Amino acid sequence: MEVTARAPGKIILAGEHAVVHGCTAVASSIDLYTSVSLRLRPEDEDTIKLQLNDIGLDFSWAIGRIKEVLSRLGSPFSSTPTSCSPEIVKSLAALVDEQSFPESKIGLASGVYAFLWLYTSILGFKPATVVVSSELPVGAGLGSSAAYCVALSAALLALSDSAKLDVSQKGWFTFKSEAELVNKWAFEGEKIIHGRPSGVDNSVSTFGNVIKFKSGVMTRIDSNMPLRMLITNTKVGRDTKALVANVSARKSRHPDAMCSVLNAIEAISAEWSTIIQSHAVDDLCLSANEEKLGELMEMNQGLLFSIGVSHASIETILRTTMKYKLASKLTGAGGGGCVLTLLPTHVSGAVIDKLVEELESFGFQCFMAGIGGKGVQISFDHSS
Ligand SMILES: Nc1ncnc2c1ncn2[C@@H]1O[C@H](COP(=O)(O)OP(=O)(O)OP(=O)(O)O)[C@@H](O)[C@H]1O
Ligand SMILES: C[C@@](O)(CCO)CC(=O)[O-]
Ligand SMILES: [Mg+2]
Repeated sequence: MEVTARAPGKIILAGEHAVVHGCTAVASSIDLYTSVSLRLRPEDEDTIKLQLNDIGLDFSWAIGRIKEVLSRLGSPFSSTPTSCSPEIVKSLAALVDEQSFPESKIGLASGVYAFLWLYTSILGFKPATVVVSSELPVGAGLGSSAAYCVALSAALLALSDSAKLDVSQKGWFTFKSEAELVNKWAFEGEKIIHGRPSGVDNSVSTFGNVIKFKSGVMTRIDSNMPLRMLITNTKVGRDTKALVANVSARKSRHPDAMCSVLNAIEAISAEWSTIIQSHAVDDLCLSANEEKLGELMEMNQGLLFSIGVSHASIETILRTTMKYKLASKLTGAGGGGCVLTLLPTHVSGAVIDKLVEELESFGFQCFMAGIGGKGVQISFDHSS
């Protein structure tokens, strides 16, 4: 039996980082996906294989070896989402080290620990082959880690006894009551990769749409505005875990100043959510709303700069889009990664082409994505 799950990436429209500290973020799914195919193999085969196509790494663990390492710590197999303790992360790291993980890619290892934790917790020690491939840039602020954890949890749960799915269904379908379980397991995976995730990324990847997220609670937003965003990838690598930890450290050094900044971001997210839910009665009203969103993005970016998560490459994009009177902000954890530029309805294709050409002349990569589509979906392959 083979199943494929695909989970979308996301953009954060307002409130990244602040959401880790209990403030509101507004986020939307985008139509770029991470896919995970899972094929259970006959019981007489004794390995779990993982193929990570985007980063060009393959792993194969003897089940006996995984059992030997993990059973010393008690079986991880669990029907309810459980956190991976630091002690277990160490054991998982040993299993990954044995596969001679290349030093140059060591920053990617936590994704493999998350795989081992989710796999053994949800499916135990069944032999299988898992293949991961993504349309998202990995580690660039578009929620690649969450899409990876959501797609992985969905595929594993689809073939477990916890989710009672009708495997005869054809084509792509969305989870119903099981989506919450997928989301919770994905959050446990995100914790291994991120350290202290707010949960916004896995929630928007699981449920799709445009959402508001605060203190672990997600609210769907019915956006009544056509939102067009240019996404520019600086191609500067960064690590969400380190950026989130740096912001927390700055908060403990300057609690009062940081509290004021976070409150300002909270107000920006609240206004974002009100504006996109409002109905513009005519074109004049729509362009006034677009102008307000642009200003909110500029303010949000300024505040993100003040908490230390901008980057020279991001500032270059801001300067360039400003020449076209277009507002931009980083999205996701910052420090490099991707920048959003709001493209109001009056901006012509010719202007966008010129902007893209100028941005790409710096070596950046520009693209557009559909905003606010479906969350995670699965499909069973009946031929295998
Ligand atoms: N397709 C993939 N294949 C393998 N590992 C992946 C894949 N996508 C994500 N990962 C894991 O997620 C990590 C990147 O997560 P990180 O949170 O730093 O960036 P992001 O999720 O793209 O950005 P943000 O959290 O700001 O939205 C990688 O180091 C890797 O461990
Ligand atoms: C930086 C952050 O706010 C968003 C990353 O996409 C981290 C999080 O919310 O977990
Ligand atoms: Mg991430």
